[in-house]
Amino acid sequence: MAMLYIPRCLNRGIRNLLLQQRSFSAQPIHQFNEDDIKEKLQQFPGGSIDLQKEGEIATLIINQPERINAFTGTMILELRDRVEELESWTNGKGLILRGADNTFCSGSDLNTVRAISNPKDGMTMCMFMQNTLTRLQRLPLISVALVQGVALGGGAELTTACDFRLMTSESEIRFVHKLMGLVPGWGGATRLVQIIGYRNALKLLSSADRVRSAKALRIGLADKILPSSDHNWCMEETQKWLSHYIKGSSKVIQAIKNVAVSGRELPLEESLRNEKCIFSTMWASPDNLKALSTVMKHK
Ligand SMILES: CCC(=O)SCCNC(=O)CCNC(=O)[C@H](O)C(C)(C)COP(=O)(O)OP(=O)(O)OC[C@H]1O[C@@H](n2cnc3c(N)ncnc32)[C@H](O)[C@@H]1OP(=O)(O)O
Repeated sequence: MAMLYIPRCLNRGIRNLLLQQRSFSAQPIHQFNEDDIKEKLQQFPGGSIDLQKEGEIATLIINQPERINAFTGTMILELRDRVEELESWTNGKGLILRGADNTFCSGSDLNTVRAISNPKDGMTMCMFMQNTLTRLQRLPLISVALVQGVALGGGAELTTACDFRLMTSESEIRFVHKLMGLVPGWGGATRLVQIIGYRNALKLLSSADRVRSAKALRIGLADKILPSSDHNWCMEETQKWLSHYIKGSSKVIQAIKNVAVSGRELPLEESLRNEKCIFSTMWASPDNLKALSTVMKHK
């Protein structure tokens, strides 16, 4: 919703409504002064979060292969910067989140975890990351996590911030938090319940079992299994899979994502009002008029 298209021609009332709606999406879940935790995280460097844009699909790469793409302090900060960059990408339609070197992510970097292992830093890091991942999840792009290798702990949580998950036949997602005396803190438990329901989520969190691709598909955590683990092939297949859902103009695709996010996040009446606002930006829009001018048969 951060990039909702708001035409200038709308009357002031509707425009204001839409602007309010936009600020809802950019609004952080946790309002706090982020300066202290940013300064702290800066002290734990290593790896990077890379953003590549190719046409209408962007790829975010979690990049620290020597530690199985574990998330350092500076990677947490870079992820926020990349998400902000994507929020202002007006022509985008799709996003792929993947790890470098044929694996996804082994979670928080344990060196960083040990260094901020006190209640205050833990809490502010948790709020910072929840704010970032909520903004990632709300991006008006259809997003898919390409899970190769392992997605452990925080890595498993990251996969849930995408709309969809594709796994290879050899990959696994595992919520290992319990084994570390923890629960997810990046919003992963909340999102997991939304994706696979309460009972399945409780089983995965309380067992810390590995979820291989066949099981993930069965319980609705994964949307497709890719039979080969060859990286180039997996990327091509992921792009092909995504392209089915992002056919059409970026304004239409972004509006579709926005109404779906609204339905997931807002109470019924608020969501219906939001849907009405978004609808009003699309009705009689150039895309709508162009479609109406053609002879249509949806056979
Ligand atoms: C709740 C928040 C969290 O996410 S806490 C972090 C949860 N994650 C973990 O505990 C992961 C622990 N690591 C492992 O289980 C294994 O390293 C996994 C990921 C399965 C990979 O095994 P394997 O393919 O055999 O590689 P390896 O163990 O030799 O690892 C290569 C080097 O990478 C390192 N590494 C791995 N994960 C992390 C991590 N999360 N933080 C920091 N370093 C990590 C390993 O220690 C190893 O380093 P080194 O080559 O021995 O120096």
